[in-house]
Amino acid sequence: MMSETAALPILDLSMADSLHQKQQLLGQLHDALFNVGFLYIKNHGIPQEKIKALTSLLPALFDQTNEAKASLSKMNSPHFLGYSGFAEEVTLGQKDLREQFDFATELPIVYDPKGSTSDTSEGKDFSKLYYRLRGPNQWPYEKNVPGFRKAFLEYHDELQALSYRFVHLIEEAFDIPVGTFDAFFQRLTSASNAAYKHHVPPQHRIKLVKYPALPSGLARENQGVGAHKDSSGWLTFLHQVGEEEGLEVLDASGSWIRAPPIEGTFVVNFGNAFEAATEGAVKATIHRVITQGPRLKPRYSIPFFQGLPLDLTVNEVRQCIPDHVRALRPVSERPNSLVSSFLDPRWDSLGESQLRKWIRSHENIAIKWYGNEVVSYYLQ
Ligand SMILES: O=C(O)CCC(=O)C(=O)O
Ligand SMILES: [Fe+2]
Repeated sequence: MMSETAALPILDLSMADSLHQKQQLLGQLHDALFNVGFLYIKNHGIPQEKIKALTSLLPALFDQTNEAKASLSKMNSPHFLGYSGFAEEVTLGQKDLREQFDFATELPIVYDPKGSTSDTSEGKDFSKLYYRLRGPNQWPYEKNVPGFRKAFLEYHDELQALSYRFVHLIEEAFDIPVGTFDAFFQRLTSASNAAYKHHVPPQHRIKLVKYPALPSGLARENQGVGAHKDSSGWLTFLHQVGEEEGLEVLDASGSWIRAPPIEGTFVVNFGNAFEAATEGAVKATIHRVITQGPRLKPRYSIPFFQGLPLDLTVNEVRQCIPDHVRALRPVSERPNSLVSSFLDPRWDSLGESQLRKWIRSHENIAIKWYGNEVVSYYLQ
């Protein structure tokens, strides 16, 4: 059932600049965190030119020849970075009618596929399998999509900064010291906890997604991406490019609410790890994309998944979240509705739950890079 009346909150981040308005903003954020789990932000401070510089290249990125796109296939990447063709991915047993490029914070290779570890510069033991998830992007040839790499890197840096700023507002809305979570992101400020210094820095992931135009004859609803919770990070910042609709959010009463593109905004939602850390007080809200014809133009979107260190454990995260935050979980909440792979005692760290997720969604790539034994272990 579709609810037409419910609207998602739109928070004006410029209110953070005025002492008086900031309290109001934090009140709205508190409500959005604990009662809605999905929101828009506006006046976020990212220059429109920086956003446009990337979005204007999306048609050229996807219009590369099939051969050029295939040469960037995710199959080449133990980090599951690269291109997935139309309807190659499956959610809820059904094909997602979209194609996408997965990019991430650009990193050097931190492991040697032959088994030994190639980079211990961060003083870490990279023998843990999940460190193989970290690694470099597959960039299109500059001549195919001129300016792409620069535009992407600038967009990445802007989104990273926004995401860190937003986490500070969440800390204020939680009434915990600003900077409490900084150490997760290797931002060691005075308020952050030195005990977390040993973590490797996170790698944020950014997907560039295209849902195709649908010919006018095809008016029935199709699955752009099936109903899911985000599992790749702490927070998600989604840019819906253009005016094409499709995103829907499941509200507490079980109705799907439309989340149309709103000029100048990002949609913000919370990942599984955030839900697990707060023991369900803040929900990783379920959402999907319906791709409904007739639609003359394709729909593009760019989700930014704020990464966390792969060696972070759920217990370490929980220690940063005070009881008064967890206590805001609705009393009616059934305990088994909180099960997430990050809470499963078999997977001690975020890296393991991430590896499991990638193996389950891309079995063929996983077999190539991790082997049958590892794949069978994580599929059980
Ligand atoms: O395309 C969208 O608007 C949302 C995509 C999404 O939810 C995802 O990729 O996790
Ligand atoms: Fe999502």
